Amino acid sequence: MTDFLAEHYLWIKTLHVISVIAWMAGLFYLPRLYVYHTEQVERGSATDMLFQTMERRLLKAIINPASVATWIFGLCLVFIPGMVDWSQIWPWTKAACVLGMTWFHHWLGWRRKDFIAGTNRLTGRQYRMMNEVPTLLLVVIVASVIVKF
Ligand code: HEM
Repeated sequence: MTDFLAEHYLWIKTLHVISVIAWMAGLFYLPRLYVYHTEQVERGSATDMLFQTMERRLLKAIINPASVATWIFGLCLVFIPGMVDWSQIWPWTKAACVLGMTWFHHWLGWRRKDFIAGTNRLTGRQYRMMNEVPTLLLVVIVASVIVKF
């Protein structure tokens, strides 16, 4: 099995990076939708339903599958012998930030349920601030895997 993964290393990494891009695109866009949903949309209106549909589709059709693919291809890379030197710092910073990214993904899912129930309590400004979380994590993750400090 590890031989198969090693032979297909570059293809697995290609699929990993493609999945990462799709996951990040969704994680950047969904909080922006929440900002406009919070600031511009009247509860129970047709636009409210439209935003809920856009948010559901973004989460279910893009963000969820992309995160599963990122994890699967990422773990395939981890299992290639010699790929990750756990005595270095970078695998640990990357792992911590990936867990943070996964938490943020679920946090967005919980907030979507608030919009559905009509119980959203956060302001547009708070969603704008939360929008910076994936940016910060992305910077640390990419520096970790490329600089390998
Ligand atoms: C979900 C769990 C993840 C796992 C288990 C994982 C694991 C890995 C591994 C083992 C590598 C190979 C490192 C190397 O070639 O030396 C890699 C490459 C890479 N990962 Fe991840 N990763 C994950 C998530 C992410 C995320 C969330 C991002 C970006 C936000 C990311 C960005 C990258 C990039 C850009 C590379 C290519 C680095 C290079 O070729 O130099 N990964 N990943």
